[in-house]
Amino acid sequence: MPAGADTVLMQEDARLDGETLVVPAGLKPGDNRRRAGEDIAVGGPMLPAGRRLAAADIALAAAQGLTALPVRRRVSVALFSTGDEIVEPGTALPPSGIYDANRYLLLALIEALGATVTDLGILGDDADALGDALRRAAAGHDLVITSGGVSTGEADHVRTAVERVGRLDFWRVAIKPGKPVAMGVLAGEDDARAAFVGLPGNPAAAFVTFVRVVRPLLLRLAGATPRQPMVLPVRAGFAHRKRPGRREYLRGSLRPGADGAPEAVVYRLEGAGAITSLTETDGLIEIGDDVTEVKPGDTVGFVSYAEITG
Ligand SMILES: Nc1nc2c(c(=O)[nH]1)N[C@H]1C(S)=C(S)[C@@H](COP(=O)(O)OP(=O)(O)OC[C@H]3O[C@@H](n4cnc5c(N)ncnc54)[C@H](O)[C@@H]3O)O[C@H]1N2
Ligand code: MOO
Repeated sequence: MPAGADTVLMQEDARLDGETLVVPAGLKPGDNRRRAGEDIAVGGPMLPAGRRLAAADIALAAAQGLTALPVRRRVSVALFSTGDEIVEPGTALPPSGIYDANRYLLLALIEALGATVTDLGILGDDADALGDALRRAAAGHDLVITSGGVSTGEADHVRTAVERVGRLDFWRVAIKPGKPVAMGVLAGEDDARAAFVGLPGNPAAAFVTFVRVVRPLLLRLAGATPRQPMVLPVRAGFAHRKRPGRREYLRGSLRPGADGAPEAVVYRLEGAGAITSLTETDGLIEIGDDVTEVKPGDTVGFVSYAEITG
């Protein structure tokens, strides 16, 4: 800007009356001016440590002429499914078999967080085999994730295996679905240590516990500072009863209500085994720990999947 000038008049708004420039009414001192350094001041902070780099962050760095930024290495995750009944998709399904959905759900969720995944396939319901596999996986990975076999059934050996190989820090959280989630630390070969999370087998329970337990852990391991997901207060367009003392995550969507304001609707199937409860909805409807009944018109929390995946 030429010395002495502090305001810009847009060319198309300017009119010449002979030799005189006519400035239209309404132009204020400082209009159409961008001060040097208003976006980022020299020496000022640009991107805080612990930030997950988004597209605009990279643009901001490039705009300063930078060609590199200091980043943390990717977190390495080992992933298993467990269960004698679990069968690899693409192979024949025996009469009592069920195709492995969780490993593919979790592979995609983990990769969306920027971690690398070692897909270690399916393990049977055998405490010795599980223990060996967990010990091997702990060496060379930051985090080991399993799904299935963490509940109280006779064939649920994951917790036993974890206790043999390392320690179980907690089991069971007051949420539904996902109550049987387990967390611990595994001691691998060569004294290597890895964090462990055992997710419940029901796919919607595996999803909910992934986003509520694994996601913040994985981001912390990656050096990021996770922020609490934004839970939007919205009007319930449904009725629901629940037990007090645990938080519930229903799968649902937002629709315009009769007055046009957004209203949460729940999916037709509430069971944690229904994978369409995830594909046919837009987010989780959070019902508070001590709530026992939701009536249409009550306020519930809504967290969109976009907020908690990736
Ligand atoms: N007596 C009790 N029984 C159960 C309880 C309880 O507290 N007491 N909790 C229930 C809850 S809540 C859940 S969730 C399940 C989870 O238990 P597990 O983690 O041991 O899961 P599984 O029994 O192995 O599997 C449950 C269900 O999910 C299917 N499954 C397992 N893995 C996969 C996979 N990779 N892909 C697709 N589907 C999978 C499995 O076949 C079962 O149908 O325990 C309740 N029981
Ligand atoms: O976690 Mo379970 O039923 O709550 O699916």
